[in-house]
Amino acid sequence: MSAHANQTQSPGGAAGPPALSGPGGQGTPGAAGRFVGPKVKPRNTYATVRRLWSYLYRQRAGLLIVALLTVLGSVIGLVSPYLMGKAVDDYLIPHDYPGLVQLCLFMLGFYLLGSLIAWVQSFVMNGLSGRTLQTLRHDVFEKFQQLPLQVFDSRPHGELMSRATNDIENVSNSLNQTVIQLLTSLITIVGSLVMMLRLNLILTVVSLLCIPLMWMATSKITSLSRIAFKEQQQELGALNGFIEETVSGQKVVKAFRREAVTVQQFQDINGKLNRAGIKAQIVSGMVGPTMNFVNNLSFALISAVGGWMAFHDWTTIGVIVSLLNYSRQLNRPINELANQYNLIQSAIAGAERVFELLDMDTEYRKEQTTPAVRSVQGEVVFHDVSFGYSAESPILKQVSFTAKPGDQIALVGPTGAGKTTIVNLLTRFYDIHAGAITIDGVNITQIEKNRLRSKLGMVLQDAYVFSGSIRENIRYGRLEATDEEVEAAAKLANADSFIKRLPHGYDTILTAEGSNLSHGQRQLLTIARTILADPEILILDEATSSIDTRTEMHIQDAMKTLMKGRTSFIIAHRLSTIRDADLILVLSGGQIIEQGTHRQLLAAQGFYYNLYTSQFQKSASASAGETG
Ligand SMILES: Nc1ncnc2c1ncn2[C@@H]1O[C@H](COP(=O)(O)OP(=O)(O)OP(=O)(O)O)[C@@H](O)[C@H]1O
Repeated sequence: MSAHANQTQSPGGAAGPPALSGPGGQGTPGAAGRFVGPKVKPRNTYATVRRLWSYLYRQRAGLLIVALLTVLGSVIGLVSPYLMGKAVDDYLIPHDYPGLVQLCLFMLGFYLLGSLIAWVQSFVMNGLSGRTLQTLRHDVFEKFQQLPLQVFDSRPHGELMSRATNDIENVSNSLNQTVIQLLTSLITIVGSLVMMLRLNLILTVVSLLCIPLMWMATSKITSLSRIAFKEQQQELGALNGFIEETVSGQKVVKAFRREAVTVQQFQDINGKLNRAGIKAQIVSGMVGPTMNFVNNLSFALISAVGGWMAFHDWTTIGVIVSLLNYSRQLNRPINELANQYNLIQSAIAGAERVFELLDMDTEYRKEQTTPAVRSVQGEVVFHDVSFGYSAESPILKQVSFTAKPGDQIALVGPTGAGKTTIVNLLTRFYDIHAGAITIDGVNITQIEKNRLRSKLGMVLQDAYVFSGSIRENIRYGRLEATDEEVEAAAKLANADSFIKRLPHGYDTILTAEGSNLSHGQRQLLTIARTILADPEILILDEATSSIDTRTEMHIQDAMKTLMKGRTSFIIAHRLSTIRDADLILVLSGGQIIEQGTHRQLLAAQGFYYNLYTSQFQKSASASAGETG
C-alpha cells in the first residue's frame, strides 16, 4: 500500500524519486490490440530540461523581463565592490569626508535600487512559474482522464497521484529559485572575473586558488547529503504510507483492537524518520561552515598577498578591498550552485516522472473516427472472446453468447469466475485479445469509446458518489437534465423518499466517500443516476446487493420498467433476483459452462441447479429460523 508513498518527496529532498518499477512498470510486451504498458524511456536530462523549457517559453514576455532585471541586478552587484575600493582610495585615505559621504549616499541608492529590482524580479518570476505549473498540472490531470484503466490497475494510485502533486511541487520549488539563480550566477562569475582581472592579475590568481578546494569539498558533501536525503525520503514515504493505511483502515484497526500496536509500529517508523532526518541535516549542515572556511582562507590569502603588495606599492588598499569583495562574490555563486544542485536534481527527476506520465498512450489514441452509430437496437454478441488482464494469465476463454435486443441477460457463477470482466470488455474498459464483440453487428472496436459508453449505462458494485449535492450526483448521469427530471429519476429508483427525509433534501452535500449515506442509499443514488442517463444498454453489477429485501422489490419493479426495451446485463449473486431473465449465463473459471432460462437450467440439474437449490435452502432455513 505504501509503495506509492515511497515516492514522496521531502521539500528538501535531494535525490529524485526512485525509478518507477513494479508490476506493469515496464509494460507488457503485447501483441496487436493488447495493452502495452507505459513506455519507460531512458533517462535523458537534456531532453527533460528542454521540454520543461518549452513550458516556460510560453511565458516568454515574462521571461524576458526577468532576464533583463537579472542582468541589471547583477550589474549593480558587480559595480558595488568597485565603488567600495574607490571609497577607500579616493576619499578615505585622502581624508575627503564630504566626498566619502556623497559616495556612500550614492551607494545606498544603488543598493536600494538593487533590492527593488530583486523584488520585482521575484514577483514576475513567481507569476511566471505559477502559470507554467498551472499548465503542467492541467496537462497531467487531463491525461489522467484519458489513461486506460490498465495504468490505474498496474500501479498504486498514490504513485500516480504523487506525480501530479509531489513531482510538480519539486519542479515548482526549483523553477522559482534556479532560473534566476543560474542566470545571476553566470553573470556574477564572468563579471567578477573580468573586474578582478582589470584590477589586479596576481591577486585574481591568488583568489582563484581556493576554488578547486571549494568545488571538491562541495561535491563531496553534496553527494553525501544526497544519500542522506534519499534515506530520509524513503522513511518519510514509509511513514506516509503507514498513516494512509491506518486512516483508511481505521474501522479494522478498531474492530481488532490494534490501536496500541499500531501506535507502537508508528513510533518505530517515526523514530527511523527522525534519525534519518537528523543525519540528513547534519550532513547538509556541513556545507555552510565548510564554505565559510574556504571563503575565509581565500580572504586570508588575498589579504596577506595584497598587504605585502601594497607594502611594496604594487597595489592600493582600495584594490584589495574591491578584490576581497569580488572574491566573495565569485565564491558565492559557486557555493549556491552546489546548494542548488540537489534542488535541480530533484526537479529534473520530478519533471521526468511528470513527462513520462504525459507520454503514456491514452485510451483514445488509436481510435478510428467512425461515423456516428445509429440508434442502438441492442443486440450484443460475444464471438469466442478470450481475454486476460495480463498476457500471462488468461481469464476469459472463448466466451460466446448472443443477447437479443431488449433481452435481460444474467451473469452468475462463483466469485472470480469472470462476470465483471465480461461487462468490462463490453464497455471497452479493456480490449479483448481474441474473438469479437458486436453491437447490432458492428464490432465495438469500430465504435468510438465515448460514443459506445454513451449507449451503455452502468450501476456498479462500488456505489461511488462524488463530493457535491445529491442533485449534482444524480445529474452526473446527464448534465443538462432539469431538476424535475432529476427528481423523477430518483423517484423511479426509489431514492426520492429517503432524500426528502434528509434535512436539506436534494441539496444535501455528500462527502467523496459518501459517508453521510448508507451503502444502500448510495446505491439507490447511482441507480437514479443511470436512470437519468437513459442508456440503451444497461449493466447492473450486483446493483441490489446492499439493499434490504423490501427496497429490493421496489428497485426490481423500477428496474423492470427501466429494462423494458433495453438489453440488460445483470450480475447477481442472489439468484432469486434473476429468475425472470431471458438468458442466464453460468460462468466458471472464465468459461460459460451452462446457459439458458431459469427453468431450463433447473431442469438440466447441473451447476446452476445446485447453486440455486443451495441458496434456496439457505434462505428457507434462515426464514424458518426467524419465524421459529
Ligand atoms: N483489474 C484487474 N487486473 C487483474 N486481474 C483482475 C482484474 N479484475 C479482475 N481480475 C481477475 O480476473 C478474475 C475474474 O474477475 P471478475 O471480477 O471478472 O470476477 P467476478 O466473477 O465478477 O467475481 P465477483 O463475483 O467476486 O465480483 C479474477 O481472478 C480476478 O482476480
